Amino acid sequence: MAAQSTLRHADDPISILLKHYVDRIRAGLMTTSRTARLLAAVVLTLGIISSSYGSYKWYTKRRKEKETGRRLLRRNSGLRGKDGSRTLFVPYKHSTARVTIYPTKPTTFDAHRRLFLQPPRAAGLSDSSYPQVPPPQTRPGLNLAFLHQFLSLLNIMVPRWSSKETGLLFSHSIFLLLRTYLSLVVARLDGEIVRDLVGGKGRAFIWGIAKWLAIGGFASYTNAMIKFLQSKISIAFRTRLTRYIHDLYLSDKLTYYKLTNLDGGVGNQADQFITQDLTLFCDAAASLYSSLGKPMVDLVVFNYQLYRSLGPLALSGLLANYFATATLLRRLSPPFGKLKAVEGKREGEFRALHARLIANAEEVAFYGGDAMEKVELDKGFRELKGWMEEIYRLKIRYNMLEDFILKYSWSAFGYLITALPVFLPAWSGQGDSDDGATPTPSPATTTTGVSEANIEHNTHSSTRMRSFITNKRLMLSLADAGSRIMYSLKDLSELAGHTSRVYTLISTLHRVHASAYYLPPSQIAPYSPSDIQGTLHLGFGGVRLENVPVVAPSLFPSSGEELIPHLTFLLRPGDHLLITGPNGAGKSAVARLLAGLWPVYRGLVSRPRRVGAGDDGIMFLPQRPYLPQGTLRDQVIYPATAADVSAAGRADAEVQECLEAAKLGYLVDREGGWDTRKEWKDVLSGGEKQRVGLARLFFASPRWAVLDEATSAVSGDVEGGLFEGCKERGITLITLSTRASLKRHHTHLLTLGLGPHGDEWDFQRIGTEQEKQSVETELQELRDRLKMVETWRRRREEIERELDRVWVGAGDVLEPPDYVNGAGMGEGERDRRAEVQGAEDGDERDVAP
Ligand SMILES: Nc1ncnc2c1ncn2[C@@H]1O[C@H](COP(=O)(O)OP(=O)(O)OP(=O)(O)O)[C@@H](O)[C@H]1O
Repeated sequence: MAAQSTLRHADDPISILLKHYVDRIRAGLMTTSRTARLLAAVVLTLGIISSSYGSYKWYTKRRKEKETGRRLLRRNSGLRGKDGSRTLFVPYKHSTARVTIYPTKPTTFDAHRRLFLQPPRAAGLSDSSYPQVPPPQTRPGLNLAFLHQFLSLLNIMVPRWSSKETGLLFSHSIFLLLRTYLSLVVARLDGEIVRDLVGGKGRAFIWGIAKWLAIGGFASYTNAMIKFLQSKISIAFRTRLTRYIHDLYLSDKLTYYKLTNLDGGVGNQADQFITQDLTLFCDAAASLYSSLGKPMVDLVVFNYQLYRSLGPLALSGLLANYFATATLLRRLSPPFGKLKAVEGKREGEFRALHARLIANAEEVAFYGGDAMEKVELDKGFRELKGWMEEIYRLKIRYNMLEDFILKYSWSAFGYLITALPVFLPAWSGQGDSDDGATPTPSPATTTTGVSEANIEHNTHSSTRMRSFITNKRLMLSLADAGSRIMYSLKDLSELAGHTSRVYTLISTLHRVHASAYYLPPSQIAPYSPSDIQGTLHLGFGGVRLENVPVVAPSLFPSSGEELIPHLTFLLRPGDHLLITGPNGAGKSAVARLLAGLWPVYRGLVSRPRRVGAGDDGIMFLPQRPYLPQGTLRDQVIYPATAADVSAAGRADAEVQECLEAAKLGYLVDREGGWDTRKEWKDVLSGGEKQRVGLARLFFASPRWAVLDEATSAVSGDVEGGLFEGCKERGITLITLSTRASLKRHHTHLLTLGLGPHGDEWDFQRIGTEQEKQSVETELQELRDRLKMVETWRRRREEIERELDRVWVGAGDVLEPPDYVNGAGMGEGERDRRAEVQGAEDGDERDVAP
C-alpha cells in the first residue's frame, strides 16, 4: 500500500526522503549550542585526519609488503617467524600474495600416533596380540576399519571446532538445507501452477510463474554455492593433510630417506600417495558430504511430507523399498574400495617408471636404451590397462541393475504410492479430509470435465490434481534423493579405497618417524629395524665409532647384511682421515652411519650435533652432487635458504669468494647473475657440480666434513688446492676414496675390505713407524712376488730347453718315453694316441732341419 501511495506523488520518492532528512538535520543544528557545534566540527576534523592517516599507513605498509614480496620471490626466499612459522610470497595476478605456514606441533604427532599406530582392536586393523604393530593393509571396504581410518583422517582435516574447515562445512550445510527447502517450495509451487492452469485462474497462474522464476534464480545461486563450497572444502582438506604429511615426511628424523630405504611400507611411491591419492581422497570426501548429506536431509523431509499427505502405509512401503533395494545393491556390488586401492597402486607404478626415465634421461640416451625403456613402459601401461578394463567390466552388470532399480522400478513404485489417496483414501493420510471423500474418476478425466453445473465436484478435482502433482514431484525428488544415496554407496566404497591408501601412508610415516618397529621377541630378526640396540650420540667434539657393526640394512622386518663385524676408531679435530678400500667394502656405509641414515644396530657412534654449518656441525658431500631448484645463489648456500643467509647478515660477496675458492669464480658472469634460475644439473659439467659442492662446504664452514668421492671428477691440479683450502678453513676432513694419492692430505688412514672375506679393517696414523713398517711389508711382499715370477720364468725356460732336448736332438727324432706310448691305456685310446703321434711325428719330420 505504501508503494502505491508514493507512486501517486509527482516527485521522486528518494529525493523526498532525502529532503526530509536534510530538513530534520537542519532543524536539529538550529537548536544546538555553538560549543556543541564547535566540538562536533573538531571531532569530525579529527576523524577525517585520523582516518586519512590510517589509510596512508595501510597503503604504505601494503606497498612495502608487496615490494618485500617481489624481492623475496626473486631471491627464492621467505621470512621466518619466532614460532617456527614460515612466510612465503607466491606470484598472484601482477603482484604477490602472502602465505604463512605454521608447523605441526610435536605434541599433535604424539597424540595422533595412537590413532595411526594403535588402532582399536574392533577396527580389525592390527594383530590382536600386538596392537601396536602398524596396521597391515586390510581389505578396503565399508567396514569398521574404514570408519576408524576416516575418523582418524578427519582429526587432521578438521582439527578444531573453531577451524576454518568447520566454518566451511557449516556454510555448506546451510546451503544444502536451503536447497532441500527450495525443492519443497518448488514442489508445492508446481502443484499450485498446474491447479491454477487447470482451474483457468489467469492472474494466479501468472503470479505463480513469476514466483517460479524468482525461486529458480535463488535456487541456481544456491546450487552454484554448493559446488563452490564443495571445492573449497576439498582444497582445505588437502591443504591440511598435505602440510601434515610434509611435516612428518621432511622431519629431522630423515623420514623421506628411511621410508623407501628401511621401511618399504609404501614402496617407492610416496610421491604418488602424496599427490594423486591424496587429491582423490579429498575430492571424494568433500563430494560425499553433499552427495550423501543432501539426500539424507531430503529423505527425512520428503518422507515426512509424504507421510502427511499419503499416510503411514505409503511411508512403510517406501521405507521397505529403500531397505530391500539397498540390501540387494550392497550384496551385488563388486568390492569397489579394494579395486580403487589397487588401481591407485598400479597408477603409482606406471608413474614411477616415467619418473625414472626422466631422472635418467641422459644415461639412457647415451646407452641408446630407448627401445628397452619403451618395452618396460608399455608393460607397465598394459598392466594398468588390464586392471582398469577389469573394473569397467565389473561395473557393467552393476550399473545395469542399479539403473533399473533406481530409475524404473522406483518410479513404478512411486506411481503406486501416489495413487493411494485416489484408490484407497481410507488408508491414506487424507482418509477423513473432505476432498478425498468423494469417489472419483481419474484425475485425467477430471481435468476435461469442468462445467458450470458441477463446481463442487471441480473444486475437489482440482484440489486432488494439485495434491497429485505435489506428491508426484515429492516422489520424484525422493526417488532422486534415494538413488543418489544408492549411487553414493558406490562412491563410499571408492572413498574407502582412497582412505585406506592415505591412512596407510600416514601410519607408515608415523612408524618411521617414531621408529615404532615393535614385534614379539620371537619374531625379531637380527639386524632388522626391530633390533636396533646401538646409540647415536650427538654433540661429541670429534668422531668416534666403538664396536659398531657396519650393516647394510634391509626392509622391515628382514635382517640386514653385515659388512664389517666391529669397527672402532676415534678422531679429534685436526685428525684428517682417509677411508679407503675396494668397491663395495663399506666406505659410504660409514658415512651413512655417521649421518644417521643407517641405524646403529650395536655399539656407539658419536659425532658433532648438527648436520650442516657451525662449530658443532658436520657436513656430508655425497658422491653424486645434488643441485636444488632455484637461483645460482641457492646452489652455493644450500642447504641454507636465502632467508637464513640474509638473517645472518651474509652478503653475495661472501658467496662469490667461496665460488672463487672452488675455482668457479667465472660462473656468476657466465650464467648472468646470482638470481638466474636454470636446470642446474643440465647446465654444469660433472667436475663443476662437484666444485659447487666444495663451494657449499666453504660457505657453510662446518667443523667437520665427510667427502664421499666428492672430488673424483675434479681435475688433479685443482683437487689438492681444494683439500688444502678446506684445512685452512679449519675443517677436519673424512675423505672416502679409492685413490691412495689423497693420503698426503690426511693424517689417518682407515683401510676397509681386508682379509679373506673382505670384512677386516686397519686404522693407523699416516707417517708413523707402524705405517712405514706396513708399507715396507707391502713392498717386501711385492718384491717377493716379483722374485717368484722371475723364478717361474727361469723354470719355464729350463723346461722348454729340456723338452727341446728330449723330443728333437740335433735333427734326430728321439724315442718318446713310455707314458707317451700309452702304457696302461685301453686299446682304442692307444690307437688314437698313436695316430696323433704319427701325425705329429710327420710334422716334426717336415719341419726338422
Ligand atoms: N641402501 C642400501 N641398502 C642395502 N644395501 C646397500 C645400500 N647401499 C649400499 N648397499 C650395500 O652395501 C655395501 C657397501 O656399499 P658402499 O656404498 O658402502 O660401498 P663403497 O665401499 O662406498 O663402494 P664404492 O667404492 O663403490 O663407492 C655394498 O655391498 C652395497 O651393495
